[in-house]
Amino acid sequence: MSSKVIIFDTTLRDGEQALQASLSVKEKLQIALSLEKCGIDIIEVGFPISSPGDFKSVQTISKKIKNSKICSLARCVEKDIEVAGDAMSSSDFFRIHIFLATSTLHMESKLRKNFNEIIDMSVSSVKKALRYTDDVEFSCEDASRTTMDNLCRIVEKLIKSGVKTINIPDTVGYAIPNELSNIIKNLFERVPNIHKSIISVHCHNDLGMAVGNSISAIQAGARQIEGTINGMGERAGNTALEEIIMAIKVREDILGVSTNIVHKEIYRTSQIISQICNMPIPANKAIVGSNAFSHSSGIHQDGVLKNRKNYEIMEPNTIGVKEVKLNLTSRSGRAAVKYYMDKMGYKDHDYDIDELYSAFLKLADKKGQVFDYDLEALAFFSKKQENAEYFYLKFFSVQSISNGLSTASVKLKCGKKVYTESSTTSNGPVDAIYQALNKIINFPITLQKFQLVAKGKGKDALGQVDILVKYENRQFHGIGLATDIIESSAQAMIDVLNNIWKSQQVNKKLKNLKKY
Ligand SMILES: CC(=O)SCCNC(=O)CCNC(=O)[C@H](O)C(C)(C)COP(=O)(O)OP(=O)(O)OC[C@H]1O[C@@H](n2cnc3c(N)ncnc32)[C@H](O)[C@@H]1OP(=O)(O)O
Ligand SMILES: CC(C)C(=O)C(=O)O
Repeated sequence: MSSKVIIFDTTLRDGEQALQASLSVKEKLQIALSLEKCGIDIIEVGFPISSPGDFKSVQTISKKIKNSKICSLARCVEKDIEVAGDAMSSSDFFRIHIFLATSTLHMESKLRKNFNEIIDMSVSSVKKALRYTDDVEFSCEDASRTTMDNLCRIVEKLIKSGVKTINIPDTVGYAIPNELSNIIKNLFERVPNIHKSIISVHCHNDLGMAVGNSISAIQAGARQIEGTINGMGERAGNTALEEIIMAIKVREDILGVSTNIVHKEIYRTSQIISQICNMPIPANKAIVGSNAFSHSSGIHQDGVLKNRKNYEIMEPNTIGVKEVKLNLTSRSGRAAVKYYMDKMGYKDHDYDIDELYSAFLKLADKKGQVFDYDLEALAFFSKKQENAEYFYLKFFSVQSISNGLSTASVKLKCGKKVYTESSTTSNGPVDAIYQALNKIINFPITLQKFQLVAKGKGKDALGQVDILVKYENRQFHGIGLATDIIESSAQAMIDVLNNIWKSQQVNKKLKNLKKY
């Protein structure tokens, strides 16, 4: 049996089924290109019979993707198969994926057919699909609720009729790991021609077991795993491919298999898909969540700083994440505080760690998350200086007009002086206000993240803007909260500017002190 597991991505088909609005051709192509770059073996790009738009996107993607195999879904309906074959005809090698339910429940109450009719429909559909390609996959929909006798019978017939990949879907996420691996083992034991095809699984996450079930299927002999990036998909979603791929890599000792994936592309691909599909990734999501490689508690942070392996089972840069984050909260210890002070270039004799730590704890209890520049302010400013804000937005006005141009005017208090500036841009009102502010301050900053969330519901909701800005190789955060989202955006930038300013004052102060 091969030690390679084929990774079959259905983000553009099963994943897209779960979106509130379907994706455009351009968006689908962008996703397909990033999946190809990530080394996905087979990309299921759509269900072309479902709409002219889906047909067009399958057609467009088929022309562009060269290094992954393209696949499209079809029911056991002649027109579906014909349209799938036509949509992919410009691709050099493609797969048609046919499905039909085999469980008694689906046969009787959905398809209204008996099992013999299901076999006949399946076999004749495979023959039709083979006119377009020699690569036909067949899914026995709801396989995990199908009787073992029926499953073995239909699988044998399908392989005999030329199906290269037999997919065993846990369509409603009902199976538990041992059960699914027994189904696969039974197929290997009872279907005489089973070795002529690849066994695949396609698991849903209704009971949160999609990844566990897929892994148990690999252990029983499955060599194709179907899923989606970030686990998108019908209801609770599909098997999250990034989790399967990393489980295969990290636990190669037990699983003894590998994939063709370019691991360094995983994080980027996940981000692109999350953004295009407007499906935010939960912070604690395995592999790609923003907390997946961050450590928050003092004992873990101390352990990681001594040896990363103490609390990390994989290196973040394996999936393309650049940095491990140590969150500074009131659960952090001295080791993390010292780590950030070292990182900013301060020596142990520059500050008193016990004094700084106790000030840090008070701030962390008040503020929640503390950043490196907060530590600087705590270590080197007096209480009065620490709380003083240098920049203050006295006034702003923004005008956006239908030709796409936005103009912003600001009045900014900088220390004791007040300056006025304005700016016009086609990038929207927030950019206009940021440009006007920076005309006054002239800091070489780059906006790295802009996030707007509604706090509360309805018309009384406040808009909270969180931004992350790069300034001279350091990152500065800013938060703004107001009912007017333009004002909260401006306040977030003022917060950043004050944080940068404080950091500059610390540096000046240190330079001026004789002992330095
Ligand atoms: C488990 C899965 O994820 S399967 C994929 C699910 N994805 C989708 O359904 C998204 C795309 N679907 C669509 O665009 C539409 O449902 C279409 C174009 C496929 C069909 O639209 P309609 O012809 O209007 O049928 P509708 O969706 O109402 O009902 C589905 C029909 O397909 C039949 N059907 C379901 N599965 C199959 C199958 N594998 N083979 C043959 N017929 C099937 C159903 O029995 C039903 O037939 P009926 O109307 O004679 O009872
Ligand atoms: C078409 C099949 C593979 C499917 O999506 C399912 O059973 O969930």
